[in-house]
Amino acid sequence: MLKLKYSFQPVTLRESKGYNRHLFAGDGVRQGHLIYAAKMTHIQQASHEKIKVLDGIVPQELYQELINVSHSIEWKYWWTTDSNTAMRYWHHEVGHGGKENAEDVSDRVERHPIAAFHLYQTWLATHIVPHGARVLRFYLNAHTYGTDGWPHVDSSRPNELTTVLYLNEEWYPEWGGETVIFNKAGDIAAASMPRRNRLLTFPSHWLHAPRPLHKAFGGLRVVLVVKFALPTEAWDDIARNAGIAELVRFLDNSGSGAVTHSGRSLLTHLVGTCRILQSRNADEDVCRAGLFHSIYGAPITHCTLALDRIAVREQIGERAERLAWLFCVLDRPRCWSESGPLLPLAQGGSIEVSAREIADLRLIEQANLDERGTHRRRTPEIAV
Ligand SMILES: O=C(O)CCC(=O)C(=O)O
Ligand SMILES: [Fe+2]
Repeated sequence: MLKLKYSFQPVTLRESKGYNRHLFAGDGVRQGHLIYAAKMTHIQQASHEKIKVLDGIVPQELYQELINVSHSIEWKYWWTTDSNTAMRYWHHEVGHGGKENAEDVSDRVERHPIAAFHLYQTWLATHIVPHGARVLRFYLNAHTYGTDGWPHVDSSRPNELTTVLYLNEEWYPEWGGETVIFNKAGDIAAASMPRRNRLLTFPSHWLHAPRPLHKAFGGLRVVLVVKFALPTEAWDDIARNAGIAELVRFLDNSGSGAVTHSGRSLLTHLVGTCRILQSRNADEDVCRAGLFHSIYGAPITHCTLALDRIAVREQIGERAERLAWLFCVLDRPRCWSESGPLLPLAQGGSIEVSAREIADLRLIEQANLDERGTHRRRTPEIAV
């Protein structure tokens, strides 16, 4: 069995930049790289909402740590696809869940000496998959030119979700290597380039394949693959999340993807807070208020986006908007020691708040702190 201690040798920066400046001259997407990286994009002409491409979604420092890890782990050249065993490529096993595994392997990932794997698993569990999803497999695959994948399904069972995080510093169309997902007619339902910090998710029983790499690509195309069994009502949850997809787009367009919060984008924090509230069965208005909880800008010091209240009210309704606004204008945490109905404002003075609103605001604060606390506590070695 061949083993490779891989040391990452991407195309040199100078070569790659020059080459691509030529190719991408005038390409707004690459020039606006930072903005682009923070966007959540549905796949080009995705034929099905169950296929998702999420760009720039993994917290930057965690993502960077995963890239670093992928440069130092040991790769074994033995992995193959059941659908064509002649196709072999590089593999690094983490969860030790076999191809037919149906048991939860999350505790193995938790015990793994590389903390970033555990952190990523936790992040997926709190941001991407519904509460109660089980981790069936957790591994990294890598392809060099000539080591091809083959169309396959990851599971014959429905209600499972494959997540593919691309761990490549950069990617260019001429390198090939996209992941394609086929529809029942054998046409391409969706294709995703292995871009930096892109997460692709799709139902595991859909036929898919990593496409071959062009010989011009001299590096290693790395993916971190985590497969989940979803709880029975998972697709309903995902549809429910599609309910926040519009709102997420609104927030993204308002710049929350580009604003930093606890070392990540504010949007990541807002979505994380909303998902925690959803997992705690908070009512829809409270979840929506959680999604918008830090949006009103200066002069309110701890809030970061300047948004028009009327525009927000149109998006999330009056009750949710008032909660989101109160969350921004109240003097937190001092207000939590008051029993109401008058709560202190950050700017001085006070405001009358109902008992129900105080209870809702406390839920939002708890989710807000848990989301940030979770992030900090579980990333001790990653600077925030
Ligand atoms: O590398 C990819 O694009 C897809 C990976 C995959 O399909 C798998 O690991 O099962
Ligand atoms: Fe697969």
